[in-house]
Amino acid sequence: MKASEVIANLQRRFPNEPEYIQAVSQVLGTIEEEYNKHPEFEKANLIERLCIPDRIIQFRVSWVDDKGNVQTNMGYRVQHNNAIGPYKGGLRYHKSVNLGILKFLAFEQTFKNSLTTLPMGGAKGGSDFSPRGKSNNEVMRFCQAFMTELYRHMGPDEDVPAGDIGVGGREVGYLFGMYKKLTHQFQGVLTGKGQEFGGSLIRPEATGYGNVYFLCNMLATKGIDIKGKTVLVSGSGNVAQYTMEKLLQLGAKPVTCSDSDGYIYDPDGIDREKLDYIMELKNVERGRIKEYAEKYGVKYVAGAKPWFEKADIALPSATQNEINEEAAKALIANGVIAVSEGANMPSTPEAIKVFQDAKILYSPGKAANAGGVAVSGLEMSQNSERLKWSREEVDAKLHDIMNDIHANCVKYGTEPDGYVNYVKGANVAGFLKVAKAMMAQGIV
Ligand SMILES: NC(=O)C1=CN([C@@H]2O[C@H](COP(=O)(O)OP(=O)(O)OC[C@H]3O[C@@H](n4cnc5c(N)ncnc54)[C@H](O)[C@@H]3O)[C@@H](O)[C@H]2O)C=CC1
Ligand SMILES: O=C(O)CCC(=O)C(=O)O
Repeated sequence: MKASEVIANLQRRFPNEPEYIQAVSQVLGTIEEEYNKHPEFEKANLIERLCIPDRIIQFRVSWVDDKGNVQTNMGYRVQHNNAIGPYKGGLRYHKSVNLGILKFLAFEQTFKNSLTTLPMGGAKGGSDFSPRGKSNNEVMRFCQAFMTELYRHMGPDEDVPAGDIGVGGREVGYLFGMYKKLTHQFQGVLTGKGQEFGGSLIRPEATGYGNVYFLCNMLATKGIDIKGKTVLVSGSGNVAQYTMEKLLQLGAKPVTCSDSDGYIYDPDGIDREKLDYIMELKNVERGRIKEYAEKYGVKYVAGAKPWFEKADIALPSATQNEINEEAAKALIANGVIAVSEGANMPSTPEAIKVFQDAKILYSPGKAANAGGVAVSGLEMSQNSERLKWSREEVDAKLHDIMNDIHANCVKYGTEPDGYVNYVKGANVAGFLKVAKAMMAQGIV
């Protein structure tokens, strides 16, 4: 396999999907050497079968807003690969959603899920519907309309969606209710469910907690303690909130968070009380982060990202391509020692090069944020067993899984000079498991 030729070919076939091409390029560039050690892979054209999704479901969603107007949105599910388990991955509701973005996310999810050590294939879906500014009833009607199409393609052994940007506990509840109504089945068919109807303890916390556990593992390779470190966090949604919670528990100091309008910088640190305020603001009142700055009298920067502030660590937890080359250079110039990705693909290829050239600790989302889907996998196990595990049990399993992912990254990513290339480590480890499963299952 020649990575550049495969990428050029995909670019020709899918010219309007830059994020998908970006994600594929990142992976192919780092697995090429390993892949070429296995001539049987090439003979089976494994690479094209791994890059192109198994199936894409695309549909119109019609719903009625509070004023009685009929609205339409696009709905999608990209079932990327089910070689190691049922399709699994979140749903994103955001106005920017298009097929190329969901294809990148489903591709990444396949490698991420492989890294978790659990039996889950990769998928992603969603809609260009934005819950922002919508009433609860509008969100419910949209979720119900979305499910009237998607339910045919789901099942506990077929495809198990969950949340992502714009899809949290509220949306998962509405989606689950409609699935149940349509199928007459109470099944573990979505994860991130409410605690009262099959949700796993720690699932809401898992992505943020897992990222901080992974970060601690990276810091430990250098003998550094997280305690007392200042941290730049972006986003203020599910991942950012529980990232900040775990940072506080471990004695670190988050000083920023953001939303799509801008960021706040609180040099005294976002403490427990302030974090509770953010949770209420974002999860209940559905307000803007600017209101934090007004309440606590701190700096708010509209239309900007927090990467130019001084800190020790950066944990991007909002969205893709939120750290570009210029921001990466600023982080390095300001002395950042570690960047660990809570979001999916938040760093551009140029930014990643800056981090790796500077030899700082840098981990890609598919490794660092895998804790979320890992606990989704544990939710599936609990649903199958019809049991509920304790908080401590799930957290301990999450911890073990993040340790395993870190160990695999070190195993496959350590370079001759001792620097751990976590991108290569995650890609090679994730790839090998899926590749072996695909080889064993023939050309399908
Ligand atoms: N929820 C989960 O379990 C997992 C989420 N992720 C990734 O983490 C990231 C955040 O997801 P969640 O916290 O679940 O979503 P969320 O909807 O709870 O929060 C998203 C946050 O990002 C901000 N944001 C969204 N688009 C933005 C943009 N274009 N520019 C600046 N800020 C923007 C929003 O204002 C919000 O604060 C996403 O990249 C997602 O794919 C990754 C693994 C699991
Ligand atoms: O929990 C899940 O199934 C999916 C989480 C997710 O969307 C992700 O890992 O990016």
